[in-house]
Amino acid sequence: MNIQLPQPFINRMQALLPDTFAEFLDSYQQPAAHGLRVNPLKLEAATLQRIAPFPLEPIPWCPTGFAYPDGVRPGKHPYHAAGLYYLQEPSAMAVAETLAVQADERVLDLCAAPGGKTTQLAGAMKGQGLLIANEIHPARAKALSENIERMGITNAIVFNETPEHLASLFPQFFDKILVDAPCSGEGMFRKLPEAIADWSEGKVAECHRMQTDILAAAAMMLKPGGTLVYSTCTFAPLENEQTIADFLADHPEFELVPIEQARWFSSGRPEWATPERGELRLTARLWPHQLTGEGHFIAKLRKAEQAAAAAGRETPGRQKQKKAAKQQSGLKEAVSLWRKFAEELIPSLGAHLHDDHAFLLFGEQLYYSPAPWLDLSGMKVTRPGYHLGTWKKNRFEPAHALALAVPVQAVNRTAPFAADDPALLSYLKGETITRAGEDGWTLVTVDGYAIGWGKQAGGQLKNHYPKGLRWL
Ligand SMILES: C[S@@+](CC[C@H](N)C(=O)[O-])C[C@H]1O[C@@H](n2cnc3c(N)ncnc32)[C@H](O)[C@@H]1O
Repeated sequence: MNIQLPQPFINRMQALLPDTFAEFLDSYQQPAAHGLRVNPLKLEAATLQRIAPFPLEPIPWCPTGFAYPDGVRPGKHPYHAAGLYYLQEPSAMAVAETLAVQADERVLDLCAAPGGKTTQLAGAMKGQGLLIANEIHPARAKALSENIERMGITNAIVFNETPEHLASLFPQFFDKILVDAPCSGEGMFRKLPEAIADWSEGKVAECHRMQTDILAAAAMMLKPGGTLVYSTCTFAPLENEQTIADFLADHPEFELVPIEQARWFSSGRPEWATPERGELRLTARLWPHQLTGEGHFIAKLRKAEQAAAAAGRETPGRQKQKKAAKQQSGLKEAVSLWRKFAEELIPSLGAHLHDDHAFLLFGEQLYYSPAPWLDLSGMKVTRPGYHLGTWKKNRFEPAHALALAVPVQAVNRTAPFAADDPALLSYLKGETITRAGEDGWTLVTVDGYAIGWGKQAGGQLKNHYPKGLRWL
């Protein structure tokens, strides 16, 4: 590989790593590490290992993570379109593992797009609790939302907000928060050489300032006793140990705590930032010359149980005030069409989504909220919950998100294909399939896993695979 690293970066790394600089530099001659993470909402890791037509090597620090060899393209397999896995380089998998979320918690992923860590957190939460995924850039928030959809996640709300605005609305609200911060990206130079052109020492300093502000917002939103994980994919001490040292100085109610997976990683380096803060050794550094993965930094922090309320009074969150007197126009009709649709095709899901207050209509789109009590007014919402479908005046069209999240065995009409069936490829290309079957909405599956909708009529399966996802 011919990667032209910036000279000031080389000089700094040589000074930081006097004993291992040669190995570090040599890692840029190796291909970047490739990985995928199995989606536990859909299948077990051992099952994917058995059915995947490519070799998978377990990643020791992530039970759902696997490395795959250079030259293999799992992103081009129908299993990817079915959300059976998410492509993610192995070091990045350590971050959400460190947060160790539980099923019934309130979790915030503050810098979430495109969703690598959000989808991992969602897998651990098993569809329960509340997962809020936020992304400041609108186009990236849309990509995040699409990945949440592909992975069949039903308990997430996606916001397109600034951390500061979120902090003003959610004081002491979350049990766990992830700040996978914007950074100078030095750890990704091997995987994304185009990031090199964007790099400068000035950018490192600018990212440090941004990280400090984002962490301050996160601190306000965490409950006393809650856990905050901070991560970057850069080597610069200013963005890693120093950002954490500054945060601890400004937030004495926080302390660093050990990272359970630390035995696989190197420890942080207080001497590169604030030597008196020996506890910075509890942070983790992932080096490309020491493991199968790119460069990363992780810090795990706990907020004291008796932490004073940073923003005044403790609130249970943006509780809806009195129910608006005027019903959202059309909502009643949309819900009744959904119920009719579900009763015929997916009766158990129809019965399961029984909370009348959880249905939300955004334009023509019907959603089921994982937090019906949450007031979303005045917020930039990209995705308010589980997308059920489109209300079309007198009929209901199921959403792609519904296809990817519904348990296949709960659906009364399916069109099953094997991964290597040419008809499946035609479906993914958006073509109509000739096949016999009962008329009506039909769930298309690949080897038993849902991949999208079709509508059967007169010996034909009309294609409803989303236009933007079709294979060319
Ligand atoms: C390292 S990336 C997140 C990657 C993501 N967690 C994942 O695993 O797929 C950092 C994200 O922070 C966002 N960001 C940039 N500036 C920000 C700011 N001032 N506040 C919050 N997020 C910001 C970027 O748009 C980017 O999507």
